[in-house]
Amino acid sequence: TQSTRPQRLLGAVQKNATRGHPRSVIQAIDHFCRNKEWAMNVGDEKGCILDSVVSEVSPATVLELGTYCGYSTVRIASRLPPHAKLITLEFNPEFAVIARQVIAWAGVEDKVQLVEGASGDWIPRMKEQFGVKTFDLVFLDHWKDRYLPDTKLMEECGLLRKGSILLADNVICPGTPDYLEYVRNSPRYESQYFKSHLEYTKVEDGLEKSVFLG
Ligand SMILES: O=C(NCCCCCn1ccnc1)c1cc(-c2ccc(F)cc2)cc(O)c1O
Ligand SMILES: [Mg+2]
Repeated sequence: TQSTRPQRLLGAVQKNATRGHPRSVIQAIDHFCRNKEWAMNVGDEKGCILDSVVSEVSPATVLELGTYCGYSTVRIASRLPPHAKLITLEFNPEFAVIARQVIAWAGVEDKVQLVEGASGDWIPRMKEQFGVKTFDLVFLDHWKDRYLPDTKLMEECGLLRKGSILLADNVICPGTPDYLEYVRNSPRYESQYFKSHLEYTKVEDGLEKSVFLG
C-alpha cells in the first residue's frame, strides 16, 4: 500500500538524523522538503524567526496549535529553558502518529505534551486538564480560519496574561485576513509583521508577532 508524505518524511528523519539531536532532525526534514517533497513545516527561513522569538521570550509554558509532523514542535522544544512545557494540539490522528515519532527521535518528548483533537474543544479545558494558568507563548499554525476564533477563545478562557506572545504562521500564504485585521487593530494587542517566504519557496509569507496587553 502507498505510504503517505508524513510517513516518508519520518523515514527521512530515521535514515538521516541522529537520535537525540534535534538540530539533525530539523536539517533532515528541511533537506527532504527542499530536495524530495514539499511539506507544510514552518521551514528553515521562518524557523529562524521562530527560534529568535522563543529565545527572546524564554517561555515556561507554550501552546502550539497545529503539530503536523512535529518540525516546529522540535524547534521550539529544543530551545526551551529547563522544566518548561510545550503543549501541542493536532486534529489529524495520522499527523499525530508521525509527530510523536519525530519528537521522540529528537529526544524532546519530556518537554512536549501532544494532544489529539480540536482546538475549540481543548482550549477551554487547558486549565483543568493540564494545570495550565496562562501561556507565555502561543504558536498558531493550524487551520487558518481557526486563528481568530481560537484567539478570542483563549482570551475568554483567561489563558493569556499581560505580555503573552502570539506568533502566527502563514499570515500571507495561505493567509489569515480576519486574524491579522483583529490583532493589528485591537487596542489589546501590539503587533509586528516579520516578512519572510512560504517554506521552501520564493513565495511571500510571514509571521505576525502579537503581544497581548491585558
Ligand atoms: O494548512 C496549513 N496548516 C494547517 C494544517 C492542518 C491543521 C489541522 N489542525 C491541527 C490542529 N487543529 C487543526 C498550512 C498550509 C500551507 C500551504 C501553503 C501553500 C499551499 F499551496 C498549500 C499549503 C502552509 C503552511 O505553513 C500551513 O501551516
Ligand atoms: Mg504553517
